[in-house]
Amino acid sequence: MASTPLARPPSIQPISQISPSNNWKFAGRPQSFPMVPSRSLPVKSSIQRGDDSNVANDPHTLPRPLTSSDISNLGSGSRLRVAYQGLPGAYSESAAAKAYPNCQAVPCELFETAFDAVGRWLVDRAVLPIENSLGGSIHRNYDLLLRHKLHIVGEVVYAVRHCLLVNRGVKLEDLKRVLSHPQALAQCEHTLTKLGVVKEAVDDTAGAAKFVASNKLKDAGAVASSLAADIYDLDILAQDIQDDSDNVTRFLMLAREPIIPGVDKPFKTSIVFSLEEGPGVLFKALAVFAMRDINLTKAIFNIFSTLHTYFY
Ligand SMILES: O=C(O)C(=O)C[C@]1(C(=O)O)C=C[C@@H](O)C=C1
Repeated sequence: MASTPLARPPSIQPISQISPSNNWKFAGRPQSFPMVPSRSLPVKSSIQRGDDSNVANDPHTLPRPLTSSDISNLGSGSRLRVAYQGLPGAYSESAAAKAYPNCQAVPCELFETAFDAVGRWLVDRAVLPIENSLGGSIHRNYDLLLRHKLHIVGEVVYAVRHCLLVNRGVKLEDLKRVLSHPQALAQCEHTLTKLGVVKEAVDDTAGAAKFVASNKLKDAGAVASSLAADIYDLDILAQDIQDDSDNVTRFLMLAREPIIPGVDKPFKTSIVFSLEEGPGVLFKALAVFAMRDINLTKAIFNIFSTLHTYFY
């Protein structure tokens, strides 16, 4: 499946972890601002526009009222900011572009940072991986869904086609190790085992490519996208090295506000609940859906002291 071309403004910096102090509550005038001596403050607030004496000297510098065309231009011109985990060239970036064509994709260091970035209004949406056809569920994101108050507003399935990237001149027989995201390494398990290389896990596939390139490694390669090869100026030694040609990752689209489902088309719903341990509790929970002819596409069970269950 071809990926949508990405619009990449050069100025976008990855969001690293958002510290608790970096919140958006304004707790008064920052001390670094020049303070106005109190005696120079006007007696009346200049916001009281009914009184001529309060109008600023130059009326042309006053803000002009918003017009309806300002608002319609805003709608078409402003780009949705979409957080993803990883560096430019990560599959998640391409998935964000597929989910929201023309969006401004914002790289985040961690999954958690992407959740936080939406929650704190730094971005509008997040697009995060939830499962892969070969590697299975991405449990960290299931946990984060429970901890954060974001809503699943859609999903996108992205065909992941891995390449083996190396610095110019490096050959297959030179490779001693291969770096990538653990999911990507798992998706290329057979190929990498056949090559007899050591597999090293890093935060994301594009990060692996960047590391190999910036350290000019001659004995190491990266499993990453062809887009990452372009961005970090690496050679593609092998293409489509995933163990299954139908390797797809499902990504969730997350937002602060839910989409209220209509009755015009089918909607997929996610439910998470926990059950007290006991004989037949899972059978009874599943019966609730079976009796109403509700189709379940996936169920995940975590059995700890209580039973934690995810359904789609
Ligand atoms: O490392 C990347 O490029 C990612 O986008 C992450 C990720 C994942 O977390 O599963 C996304 C898609 C692929 O399955 C491999 C890695």
